[in-house]
Amino acid sequence: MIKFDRVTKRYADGTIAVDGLSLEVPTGEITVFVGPSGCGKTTSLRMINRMIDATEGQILLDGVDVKSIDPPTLRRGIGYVIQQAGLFPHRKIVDNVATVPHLLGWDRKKARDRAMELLERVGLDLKMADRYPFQLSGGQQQRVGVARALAADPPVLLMDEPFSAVDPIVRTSLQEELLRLQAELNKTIVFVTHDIDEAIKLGDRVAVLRVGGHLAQLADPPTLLARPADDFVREFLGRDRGIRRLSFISDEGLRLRADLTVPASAEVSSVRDTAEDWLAVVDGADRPLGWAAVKDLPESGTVADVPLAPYGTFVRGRDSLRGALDAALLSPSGSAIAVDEDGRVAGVATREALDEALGKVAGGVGA
Ligand SMILES: Nc1ncnc2c1ncn2[C@@H]1O[C@H](COP(=O)(O)OP(=O)(O)OP(=O)(O)O)[C@@H](O)[C@H]1O
Repeated sequence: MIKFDRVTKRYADGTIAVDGLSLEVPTGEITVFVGPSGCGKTTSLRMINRMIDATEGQILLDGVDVKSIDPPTLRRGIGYVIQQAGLFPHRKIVDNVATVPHLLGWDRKKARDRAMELLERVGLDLKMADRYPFQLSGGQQQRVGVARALAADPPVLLMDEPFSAVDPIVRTSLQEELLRLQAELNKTIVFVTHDIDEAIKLGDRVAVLRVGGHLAQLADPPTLLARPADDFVREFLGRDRGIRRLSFISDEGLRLRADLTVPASAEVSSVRDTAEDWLAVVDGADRPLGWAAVKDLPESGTVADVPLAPYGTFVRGRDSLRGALDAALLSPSGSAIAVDEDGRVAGVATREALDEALGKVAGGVGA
């Protein structure tokens, strides 16, 4: 565990970058420091590995004051990833990653094998291993940066805006890769970003800092979204806070109806008299085909002859309420089709059911 105990950093010119910061970073979790430019995120991060020394207070790593550990020893147990990856330009990719194991005295082959293993782990094509950094895209370089930070298998990883310089699509895939890696590795990660969406996606806990280096709130993402501590945090979270909260709420409380589906092979005459406006049409394997408007049903024939309206689906038990709502908005029926992991229809969440579930969410705010 990393513990900040009333940590202050005053730079030589008198700037107070961090002011009496106290917080704990639990082992094996991702803690994100987020906040506007100049709020002291980077300074806080760098005080952990002593690239910057605190003016007052203590940072304890598993109970030991980092100031009592000499920086090279300290940094051996702490991986560090920065924006633009910071790779050595004149070394091949594999050698960039093997540098730390090499410094730790591993022989050349063992260090190289470790580097190749890590490149694979971070999702990089091994053909890249013998290239130089300039021959890689920004996103690929960031992957190498992560592999390099993991090379000595440090228990702690510090990441300073590591994905800020890449486009949104690459950024999303790097974020997902990090979450996948973390599920395997369980590192203690401190991640700095100014992007609240990134913070909410990656953080087990999110520390929101305000300018002057004050901690405004430390909470898990659902709590942060439901109960911001003050106006500053509320504003920082942005206008669509309510919608984003739905991503953290499981769809399990959503009532499904089993009686709103009809096989495409059914005779129209068997469904004409239903009181419903819409029916979800499924194929022989129970997979959704679309929505049939009951009022537009022909006089005779099978449902297969009916023109179908578009539909949206969500995976029951895996998607959030936001996924269900999104699926409903993709269809003129206003209802969402729930499917199981194999894509078979599990039921229909009607507008009424969604309304009921959303009502419970709204009722939970401030509770
Ligand atoms: N070496 C320095 N000397 C004086 N002031 C500094 C120094 N380094 C940083 N600062 C100031 O300390 C404050 C916090 O800076 P820091 O880089 O930690 O913020 P940040 O939250 O990481 O910002 P950004 O998101 O813009 O990178 C800022 O006001 C900055 O200008």
